[in-house]
This record gives sequence, structure tokens and C-alpha cells, in this order.
Amino acid sequence: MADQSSSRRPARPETPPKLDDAPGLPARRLAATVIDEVLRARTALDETLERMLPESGLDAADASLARAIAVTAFRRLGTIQHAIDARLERGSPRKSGPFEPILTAAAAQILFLDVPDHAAVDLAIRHLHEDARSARYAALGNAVLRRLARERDAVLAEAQAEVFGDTPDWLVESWCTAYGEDTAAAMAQSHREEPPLDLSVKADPAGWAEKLDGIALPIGSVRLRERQAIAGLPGFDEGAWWVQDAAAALPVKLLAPKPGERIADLCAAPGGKTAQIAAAGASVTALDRSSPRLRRLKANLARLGLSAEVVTADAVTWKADPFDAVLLDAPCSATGTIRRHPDVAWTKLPEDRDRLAALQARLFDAAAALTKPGGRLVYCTCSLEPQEGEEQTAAFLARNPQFRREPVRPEEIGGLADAIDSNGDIRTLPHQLQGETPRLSGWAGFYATRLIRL
Ligand SMILES: C[S@@+](CC[C@H](N)C(=O)[O-])C[C@H]1O[C@@H](n2cnc3c(N)ncnc32)[C@H](O)[C@@H]1O
Repeated sequence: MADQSSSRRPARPETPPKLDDAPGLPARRLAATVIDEVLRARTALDETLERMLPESGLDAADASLARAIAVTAFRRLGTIQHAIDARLERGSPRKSGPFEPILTAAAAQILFLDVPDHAAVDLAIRHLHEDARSARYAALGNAVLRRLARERDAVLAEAQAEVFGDTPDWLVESWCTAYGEDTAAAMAQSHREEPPLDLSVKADPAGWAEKLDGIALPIGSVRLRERQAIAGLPGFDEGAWWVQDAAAALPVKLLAPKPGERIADLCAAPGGKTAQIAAAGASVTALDRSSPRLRRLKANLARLGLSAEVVTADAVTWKADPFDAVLLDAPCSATGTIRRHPDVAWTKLPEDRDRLAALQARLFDAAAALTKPGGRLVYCTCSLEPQEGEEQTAAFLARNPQFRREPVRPEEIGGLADAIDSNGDIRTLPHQLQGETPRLSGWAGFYATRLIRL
């Protein structure tokens, strides 16, 4: 029976925790809170930051520091956790409140960011004191962080030798099985670097590369040499380009939209591929089941001066007259985006991959029903897991003999033959596309196949 007495008990006065106002602490507080929330609730880091930033009251510089600490913590989470655990002789203390996320955020600064050690340690200790549960372990936290700072070179040397040290075991196993150990190691190593920023341009990649101090990539994207705030760059206000990883631009190259064609983009938001299709002059129906994400798609298209018919619906059940071409950029585990979103490695589980693979099969069949005889169907995912790529296509073709594969030719994708597998499908891996430096190399892990309805 429910406890009736509690409703009659006078409410206990809420004593807000006493927050230290030392400069720099609010950014660390937000970083640790976000790290904790993402790991507990398995939510996306970007969305969690977007939700928590406005109420944090941080200025732009502190917000960017908080983001840098959290992103770095996830990029190097395996190394950081191992280094902390190795210095906690009796293991992590129980019932210690925010002790672990505070130490994780501080270790990210000490090991990987350009922050003076004394600032990282001092602010972490002040932060531990804000909560009675972690305050009891402030001396322990202090000792661990000081040791980390003293032993930084040894920690980094050990991490360098452990190439899979920042990749969860299930992903190591999956990638070693799919691609072999050497390739899996090169992939894991590339995830340790910050990713480059790529733009898709409506026209004149060479001209925009020059104006923006970028590199014109063989497939027509522009890779910026320096990371910068994009809203201030030339061409942003006039809608000359949009941010899109170079590998994410490939599926629409296979679709090859032509002016006047009717094309359905079935999982369209936030609209990077819709923009490519619309910019090619096709008439595009952009469908997604998420209204908030479609609002972002509309805002993106408005800035670019492009248009699409926008439909909020579930693509599994949506009915319409068949299209000349259909793009299905299906929801997936997104393990191909780990370099850009390092939290994905720690928030996704094999169960997510399997649940999404079942949804992908239903969406694939629904997309087939929307493709005209003679029409093209491109299926793609930003996943490195064969269950969401190669295996989906094999099962789809076995179920749907009215479709045949139209292999991709290197000249359709700027001559990048390494990105085409033995079936003629696209399979990009994060360490491919060598550039001038490791940071300017690589692209997302994508799978894409092009099928024709007979
Ligand atoms: C990989 S994202 C699409 C990215 C987008 N194509 C782009 O290039 O910007 C997958 C999208 O599928 C949508 N989605 C998931 N399940 C869906 C369904 N059953 N019907 C329609 N959209 C769905 C999600 O809301 C999400 O926006």
C-alpha cells in the first residue's frame, strides 16, 4: 500500500548546495555534470550540452571550455578511466556522489588539454567539496590528480601503446571481425584525433576552398584547415555551403539526382542530403518522423535558399505514388561518427545495433515499395557495423528479387576506388582519405548501396 503519511509530512526546506564561485569552476561543473548525465542516461552529448548550457549561464568562452572538456573526456575515456583506476588503490569509493565525473573531467584537462595542472586540480578539489558525498574523498581525489599530473608522460606512453584503449570491447571485436585487426587498429587510432570540418558547397569547390583556407577534396567537398565558428565565415549568410562530412556526401552522388526528377528522402532530418538533392534541381520530398528535427531541416534549407516538400510521418507506413529515386539514410548505431561524436562509443550497445537493424529492414522494404520500376533506391547508414550495412543489403536482395545492385564506379566518387567494396557498394572507414596531417585526414564510416528496381 502507498505510504499515505508522506503527503501530510511538512515539506523539508530545500537547502540549495553551496556553490563555490571560483573563476573557471562553473565550466568544470557543467562538464562533469554532462559527462555524468551522458554516461548514466546514455543520451547524446551534443543534445545534453544543448539542454544544459542555457540554464548554466556560462559565457561563450566558458561554454566552449566545458564542451572541450566533455568531448575530450569521451574521446579518451578508456585511457582516463584506466589511469584513474590504476591510482585508486582500493578502487573507486562507493556512495561518493559526483567523485568519478569530477575526476574524469579533471583528468581530461591534465592529460589532454592545454590547462595548467594546478588549475585543473584546484578547481576539481573545490568542486568535490560542493557535495557532502564527494567532499569526504577530496584528499583522495587530490592525491590521484596530482599523481596523474606527475606521471603524465608515462600515462600517455602507455596509452599510445594500447591502440584499442579508448574503444569498448564489443566494438573492437566487431571491427576486428569485419575488417581485420590492423585496419581496426588504424580506425581506433583515427578516433583519437579531432575531426576536420567539411563543407558541401552548392558550386565552385576550388573557389570556396581558396576563400575559406580549405582543401578541395576529390569528391567536391571543402575541408577547412582550421576549426572555426562557421556562422562568421564568408558564404554562411548567403547560403553558399553547409556543414557535411565528406563521406556523408557520397550517398547522394550514387543517387545522382537530375533536374525535374521526383525524389523521396525518407529519413531526411536535419537535411544535409536533402540539400544536396534540392541543389541538383530535383523536386524532393523530405520525410522524417521527428518534428523537432524537421524544424532544423526547414531552417537549414531556408538559409540555403533551397526548397523541399516536408512531411512528418513514419516512413515504415507512409504511402505515396512511387518516386524516380528514393534515398533511405536509415537510423543506425552511428558508430561511423565516433570521431565527430566520441560519446557514441560509450552510449551505444550491441542491443541498440540489433534493435536498429530490425527497424532498418522494415524501412528498406517500405522504401522499395516507393521506388518506380526502373527507379534508383540508395540505402545508407553511418555505421561501421556490417549488420547495419552489407548484411542488410544481402538480406534485402534475397527478399526482393525485383531489385538488382548497380555497382558504384570510382569516377562517380572522385576516383576514390578504396571506398568501394568487392560488391560495388560504398564502405568508407574513418582512417581513409589521407591528408596533410592526421587531423586533416579521415572521414566518417559510411555504408551505401545503389539498387535498381527491375
Ligand atoms: C541518420 S539520420 C538522417 C540524417 C539526414 N539524412 C541528413 O543527411 O541530414 C536518421 C533520421 O531518421 C529519422 N527516423 C528514424 N526512424 C524513422 C521512421 N520510422 N520514419 C521516418 N524517419 C525516421 C530520425 O528522426 C533521424 O532524423
